[in-house]
Amino acid sequence: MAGEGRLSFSVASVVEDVLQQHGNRPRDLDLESRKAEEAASRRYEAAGWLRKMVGVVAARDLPAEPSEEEFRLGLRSGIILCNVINKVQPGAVPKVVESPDTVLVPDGAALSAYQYFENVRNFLVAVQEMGLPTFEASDLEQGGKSARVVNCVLALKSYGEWKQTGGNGVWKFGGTIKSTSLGTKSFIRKNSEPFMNSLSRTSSINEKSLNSHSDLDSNKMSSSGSFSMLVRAVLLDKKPEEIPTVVESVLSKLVEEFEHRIASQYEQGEDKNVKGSKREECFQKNNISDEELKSQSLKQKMIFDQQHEDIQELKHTLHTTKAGIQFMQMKFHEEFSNLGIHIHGLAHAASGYHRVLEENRKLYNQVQDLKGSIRVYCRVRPFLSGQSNYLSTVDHIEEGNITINTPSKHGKGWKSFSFNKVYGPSATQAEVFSDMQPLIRSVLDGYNVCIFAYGQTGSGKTYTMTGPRELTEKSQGVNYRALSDLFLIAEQRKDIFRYDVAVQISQTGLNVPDASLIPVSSTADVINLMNLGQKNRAVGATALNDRSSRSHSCLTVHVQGKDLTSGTMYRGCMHLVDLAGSERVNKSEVTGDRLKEAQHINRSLSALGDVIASLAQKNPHVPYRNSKLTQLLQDSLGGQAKTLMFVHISPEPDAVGETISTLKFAERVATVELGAARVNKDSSDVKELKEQIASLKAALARKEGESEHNQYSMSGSSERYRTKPSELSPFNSNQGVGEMLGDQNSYRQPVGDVGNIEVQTNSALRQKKQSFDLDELLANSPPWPPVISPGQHYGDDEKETGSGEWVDKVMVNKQDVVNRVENSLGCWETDNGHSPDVFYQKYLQDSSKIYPEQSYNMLMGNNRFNVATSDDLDDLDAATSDSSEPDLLWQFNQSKFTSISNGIETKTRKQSLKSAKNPGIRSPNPKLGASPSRKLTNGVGAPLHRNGRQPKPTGAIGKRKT
Ligand SMILES: Nc1ncnc2c1ncn2[C@@H]1O[C@H](COP(=O)(O)OP(=O)(O)OP(=O)(O)O)[C@@H](O)[C@H]1O
Repeated sequence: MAGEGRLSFSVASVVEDVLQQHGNRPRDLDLESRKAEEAASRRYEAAGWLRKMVGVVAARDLPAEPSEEEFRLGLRSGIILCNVINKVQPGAVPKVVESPDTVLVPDGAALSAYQYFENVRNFLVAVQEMGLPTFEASDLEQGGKSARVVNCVLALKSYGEWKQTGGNGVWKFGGTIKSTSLGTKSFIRKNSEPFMNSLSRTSSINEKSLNSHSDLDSNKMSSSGSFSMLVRAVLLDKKPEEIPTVVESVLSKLVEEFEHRIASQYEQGEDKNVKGSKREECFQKNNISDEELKSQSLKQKMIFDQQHEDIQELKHTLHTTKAGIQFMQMKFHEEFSNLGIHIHGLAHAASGYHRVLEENRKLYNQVQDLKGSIRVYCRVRPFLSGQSNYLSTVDHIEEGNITINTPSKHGKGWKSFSFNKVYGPSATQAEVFSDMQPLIRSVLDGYNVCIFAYGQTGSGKTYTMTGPRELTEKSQGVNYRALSDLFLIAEQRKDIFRYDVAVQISQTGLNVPDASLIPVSSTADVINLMNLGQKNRAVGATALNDRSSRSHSCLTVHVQGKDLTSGTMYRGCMHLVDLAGSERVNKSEVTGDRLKEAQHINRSLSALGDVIASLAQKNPHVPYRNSKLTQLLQDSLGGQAKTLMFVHISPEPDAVGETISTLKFAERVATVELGAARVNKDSSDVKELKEQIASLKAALARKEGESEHNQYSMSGSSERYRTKPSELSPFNSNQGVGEMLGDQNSYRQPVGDVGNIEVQTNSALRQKKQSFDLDELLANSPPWPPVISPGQHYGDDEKETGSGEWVDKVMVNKQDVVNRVENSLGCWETDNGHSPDVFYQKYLQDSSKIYPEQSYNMLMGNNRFNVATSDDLDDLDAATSDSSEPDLLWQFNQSKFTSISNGIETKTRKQSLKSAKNPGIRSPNPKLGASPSRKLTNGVGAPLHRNGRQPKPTGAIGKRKT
């Protein structure tokens, strides 16, 4: 149809063109006039319609029957055209430039070229968009083709009428006019005029017929009518013989042109019609037969049904899956919240578990405290500089467990040990101290505390107890920190308690009352003393430690606190002991004197081991007396003290043997149960009672005074029982220094040290030891356990008298006895209102006056107990030799025996006795005498200084310059 449409358009125009090309323009005047008539009538039609559309007023410039010129001028402004097209297609030209001057200037000359151009251009664009035939703006100018303008107007008219009739179907102007199918270019072709003419003619004849098949015939007819007219016009002036040639020529040209045009138009339209053709083909195919169509549609239906079914199935599956997912989601949420609840429960349980663990630990510690177990903390020294490539023997540390790699015959092995705490090599001094800090409080609360460091040489004992050689605040050891803490707490409690603190640095508290008790009021005081003591501590280089401490060192801190409201007295003492190295002799490769020292060290440590073993096995007899060390620690190991041992190990592989034996020993120590620690406190009632006892004792002693020489052998201190407590007090202002010092009981050590005195008891007393009370004390006055004068060795007495046997403190609760007796003597009490400080100050001043160059020695040597002489040391040596410790380590500072003479009777007696027995012994102070000793009685005298040297004053136990 489209092809036919194109064909029908083309015939007239082709004929016309051909004729024009042929050069045979019709010269028939009738034809011309007919054409002119026809053009005029079309122009009138167009003008009439335009006037009708815009009204005569608006179209005043356009006469009803205008000439070509009038028609052109009338429309030149474009205003009529624009207004008309807007009526046909509202909004086709959005803006029409109206000129107010238009009225005044009828020819429109006043209108600017711009206005013409704007309106005409807008009109042409709109026309083009509507798919109507158009013209060129120049056609409205002089010489322009007004026929094309007429064509355009008439096409617009036709379109308008079609719209008015309802716009049914597709409006077609002379065939397929759709811009989409033929493109708009064909309408703006320059040479489209003749073509359009024929079109418009055709359309005007019968527009509607173009839409149908039958219209094609009428179209053909009208085309052929026009065609025959043309042919006639051409042939009119030809001679009859020329006609066939002309016709043939016209026809052949026509055919040629026709074919050419068809071909070009077909090419243009082919692309756009491919799809349509295909559709047609498809349609044709589909229309092959109804049956096929039916079967195809059946098949399609089936496929469709199948697909529908599938879709339904998929929908169902989707639905079930959705439901499943929702269910799963719900379940997941449920599970999740359940999990949350479980986790919450677990977290709660975990925190509870931790709480319980914490409580357990506390309870365990309480049980340990109640049992009086010795706490054992293990510390591993880090590698020293230059040991970076060593492999540590410590496999791992976990809580209180330490596992050591042990090379064995069968390869590598492991050994684990458990302690209260294990510190790795990176543990700081502060960390270590923090775990023992509660003990400091205990001392102020009246408990006895013992902290001692054990381990092979170089394992870090001194480091823990004191610190490194270059001491900083951070590297300060336990000693300094403990004292600082002590003073701090004392200061904090100053409104409730008054505390007096004194320290002893040398080994004290043994049967030789080396009570170098120095009152201190600040950490600085203590540090000064410790520095002095440290200087005097025997040190030397061993293969294992180039600054090895060749002796045990002990710092004892005595604290007496008075509750300011109740008057209750609390006495606590704390031993801070840095033991000498525990290594085997061959390890340290020492020789000569050093070898002896090492042997002594080992002996005292093995004695310590024996004591520990006995305590661990709860043996009735504990061999405290086997060494000075165990005597020193007797209170702490056997009494109701709180004891802590720092066991040290070195990480070097070649020390593994020592490490294992050290740890084994420490584990044994940890099993020792000392019994619950007890507070040493006296209420004021007890104090009164004690005073009464003391005065009774004194009265009793006075009665027995007549035979005091005889009594002396039994009780060197019976004299003191004759003294009123008030007289005995070192803080009695009425007493001079000499007097005060003369009363040795005044300077007895506080409760912490009394335990070091071994008590010879009679069997009756031993049997009653557990229920020993004041009444019994009084009732048994004569057979009272002799209170041994300082310097007197009970062992010697025992040997001398043979009247009893030595029992260790753990066997006899002699602490009660001695405490009561000694406390009754007011050694620490300051009831008379004098603080010990007053005394000490005075004492220190006096003593420094007497021996200015040896003031420290005097302090350290406890001039207050000026009863010991060098002979005492011999005694001690002998005594300890008996108990398997040749006491090279436990020599005492002779200076302490050369200090103040106080003229006390007992001492004089002792001196005289000693002198009588051993006149060759030199005594710096002739007034001083040695305590009765076994040597005196058995005549076995050991030289005081086996190496022939006078011992140097020192603050260390068994100290000796090497
Ligand atoms: N925890 C530690 N951190 C750093 N250095 C340490 C530590 N422990 C010990 N040392 C260092 O190791 C060396 C030996 O330590 P220390 O003198 O304390 O051992 P010791 O066990 O007291 O030896 P001895 O028994 O021979 O006196 C010292 O140089 C010391 O500074």
